[in-house]
Parts: sequence; C-alpha cells; structure tokens
Amino acid sequence: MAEIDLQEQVRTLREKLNRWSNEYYVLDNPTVEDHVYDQTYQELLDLEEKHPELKIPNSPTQRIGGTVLNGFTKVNHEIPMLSLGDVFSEAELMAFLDRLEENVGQTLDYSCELKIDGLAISLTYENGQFIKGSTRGNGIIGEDITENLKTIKAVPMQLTEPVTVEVRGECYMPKASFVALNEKREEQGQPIFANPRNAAAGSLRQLDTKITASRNLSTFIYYLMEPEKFGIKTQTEALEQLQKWGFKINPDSRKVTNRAEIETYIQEATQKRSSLPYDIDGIVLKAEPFTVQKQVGNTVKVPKWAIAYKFPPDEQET
Ligand SMILES: NC(=O)c1cnc(N)c2cc(Br)sc12
Repeated sequence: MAEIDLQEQVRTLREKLNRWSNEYYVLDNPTVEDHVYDQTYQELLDLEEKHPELKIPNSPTQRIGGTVLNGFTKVNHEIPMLSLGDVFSEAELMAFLDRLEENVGQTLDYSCELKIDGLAISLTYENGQFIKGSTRGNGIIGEDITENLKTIKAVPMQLTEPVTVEVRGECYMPKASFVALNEKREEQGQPIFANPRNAAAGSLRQLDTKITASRNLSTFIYYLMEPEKFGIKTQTEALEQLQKWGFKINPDSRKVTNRAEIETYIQEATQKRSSLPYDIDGIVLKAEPFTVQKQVGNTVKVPKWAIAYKFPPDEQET
C-alpha cells in the first residue's frame, strides 16, 4: 500500500481510538463495544510495528511508554498555581461574598464546583498535542510528570482543535480503585494508603510509568489559563470549552445567580458526597466574569475571586 494511503489509514485509526477513548473515559458514554476498540487498537499497533516511521509520540499506543525515570525534572509555573482560601461555615461564606461584591460594587453570578480531593496538575498542549504535564509543587516550581499523566485515559493526547493552551485541574483516584488497591497491597503485605488523595499522589509520583498506568487514575479539569486568548468571558463558558476540546470536567458544576441557589448547591453536594465515586472535601465558588477575576486579582497564595467552603470533618467511609 502506498505510503500516503498508509499515513491516511493510521491517522483514521488514531482519530477513531481518540474519539472512543473520549467517549468512554471523559464522557462516560461509550458508543462502541470494548472488543471493537481493542481490535482497532491492535490494528494500529500492528501498522506502527510494521512501519515504525509512522509512529508518533502522542499515538494512543504510546500512552504507556514503559519508561522508568531516574527522577522528575522541575517545571516553572509561569502563572503560579495558587491554592484557595477556606471558609468553614455558610455564614463565613456569605460574608466573603458580601466583601467581594462590596469591593466590585455589584452582585455577582458564581460558578459552583465540587472540591475534588486529589492532586493539582497542569497540562500543556501545543497545536492540540499534549506536550507537558506537571504537579503544583510549591505553586511556582512543580515536577514534570508528563510520562505518568500520558498513562491516564482521561488526559487527552490530542485535543479536538489544534489549540496551544495550558489547563489545570485535579488528578484523583476513584474510591473503588482505592479500595481495590489497598486490598491488593494488604494481600501482598505492603503498606496501605490512608486515603484516595495519598494514593493518587503516590501513584502519580511513581518513577515507573507502568505502575502509574495500573492505578486507574482520572482527572477533572477546571481552569483554562488565559481564557481571553479564546474570547471566553466566564468560568461556565470556560468549562464548556474545556469539555469541547476533550477534557473531562465535573458534571456537578453549576452557575448560580443568587444566594439561595448557593445554599441549595451546598445542601445537594453535602447529601451526595458519600455516594460520589470520588472524594470531595468541599465546594469551590468562583466569580463568573473573568473581568471581575482580573479586577480583584490574587494575593500571593490565593485568588480573591474564589473561595473554598470546606465540609465539616466527618468519619466519611472511603
Ligand atoms: N473546581 C475547582 O476549581 C477545584 C476543585 N477541586 C480542587 N481540589 C481545587 C483546588 C483548587 Br486551587 S481549585 C479546585
């Protein structure tokens, strides 16, 4: 078969596999049976083995590079990865919002989002291709964990558009994977992880990518850096765009326009917490308009346009 036809065939196979992977791991809505995916994957693998010149780093077949790293290189976050200010009661939350609205001289819409109990990550794409991923570290200097993040199926290797962008979010281990992992570790006489967050952190910072690949990690992406570059004006619009590009966003994010809706969101999140397939430790409220976020800015450590409302500690079984 001519080289051009081969390239076209390989490109088509990759597009199909990327689309099916997005449906399964990001949208939780697979449209093909597993065996169809596996068959297509094997077809691409055979073609790449037979024609190595057609292999590309971001092929679906290259997620598990089998690399054993000696260590993690450092990454400088040009835009610091901030944490969040915390409040521990609805009264404190409303007082924060009152001060914020007083400061900007208007009432605000907010994006309400679940606070995922995982590990903050940053993902960088060039022309739609995943090229680098890192941990938050101290907010300024993180660790390059690109090879490990490539093994996470919810991390798209290629976006649906050839954009150059940095996004940030949380890497987490589903509760069910955490229980199964600890059962296995107990059987093997290994120390167990205290909680899914520690398990995710330990799995992401593995030097052997095969171990990371075996830990069934996932992500929720919730920050689009420099949204103005894409003409995006609010946090809700940013989440919609992130999903269109192929990122997994949390389905329980909600735009609210008044305080009563915030209270409803908190009640609903509190009630559903124990039945969610992942750990959350609160909710995050963000001023919707990016103009307001820019206007109020950040302190050295935290944004002044967002706040984390932390659930009261409980003996949440995991
Ligand atoms: N939705 C969000 O913004 C969100 C969710 N979960 C988290 N652990 C964090 C942390 C920061 Br910082 S933001 C955020």
